[in-house]
Amino acid sequence: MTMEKTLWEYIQSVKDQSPLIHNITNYVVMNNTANALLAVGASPVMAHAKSEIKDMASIASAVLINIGTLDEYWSEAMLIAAKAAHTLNKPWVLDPVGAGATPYRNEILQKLLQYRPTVIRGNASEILALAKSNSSVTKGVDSIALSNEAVQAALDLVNDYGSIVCISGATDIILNDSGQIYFIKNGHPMMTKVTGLGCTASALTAAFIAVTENKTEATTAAMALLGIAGELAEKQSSGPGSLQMNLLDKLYAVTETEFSGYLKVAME
Ligand SMILES: Nc1ncnc2c1ncn2[C@@H]1O[C@H](COP(=O)(O)OP(=O)(O)O)[C@@H](O)[C@H]1O
Ligand SMILES: Cc1ncsc1CCOP(=O)(O)O
Ligand SMILES: [Mg+2]
Repeated sequence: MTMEKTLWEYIQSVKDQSPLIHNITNYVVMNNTANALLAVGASPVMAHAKSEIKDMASIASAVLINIGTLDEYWSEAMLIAAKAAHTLNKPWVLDPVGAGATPYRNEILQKLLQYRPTVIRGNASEILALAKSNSSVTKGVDSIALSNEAVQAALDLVNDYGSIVCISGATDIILNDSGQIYFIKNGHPMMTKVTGLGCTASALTAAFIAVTENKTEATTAAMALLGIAGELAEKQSSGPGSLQMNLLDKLYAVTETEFSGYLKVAME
């Protein structure tokens, strides 16, 4: 089967199976994230009360942990969720938002990594900071590095935690412990002017790894879908506000012809 066909089948699998995705994510993006998951056919639930975390994780098909607006209570909830996912052998995604910005973020991230995320998805600055655990290469939540500059850091994370690592940016780079590397050149620069599209990428990744055995291809499908939807949406948009709205519509309605025609993926 061609790569286009394989990735398109994953998109159909999410629609067919509508996996329940348990999100512990940040205040900024909760609404966008839930809407994006619904648009691709998944079923989102946002829950962070410590008393229900284990139960929610156990009924979900995948868990997303995004540290964007973490605090003392939420970080405990995240650690419970990561431990539950790890123990239950549930696929889970870590979005290390703002890694490297503060020592507190680094400390919580190092604890979360012990539960070996199935996928780590961050921008280049975040991946660099996560691997080095220092604060020299980041500016809040936005990247100041290119994704190819974080490849060695991503490989270190792959080796240390057995995770698949996705470095997002103008080129998304996905690496795994079999030595495979995927490069996706979809997306549009205007996407950096809408908050939470990296968070959306991570949530979609959780939905895709929930329904497939091949988690690397699933991550590639999720990232390609977001990039292509962004590219198509931008054509109809006059700025970030309409892009945000049109992107949701494209996530919902992208056709196989559009997907195959726009897909720019290469493998090493
Ligand atoms: N310069 C760019 N050109 C094209 N697409 C981009 C660019 N930057 C980001 N994107 C798109 O936005 C998605 C989110 O990535 P990114 O902005 O790196 O995440 P974050 O919001 O976490 O920093 C990428 O997967 C890609 O599709
Ligand atoms: C602005 C901001 N501040 C804390 S979380 C957050 C959202 C970050 O979203 P993304 O990483 O997808 O750009
Ligand atoms: Mg981000």
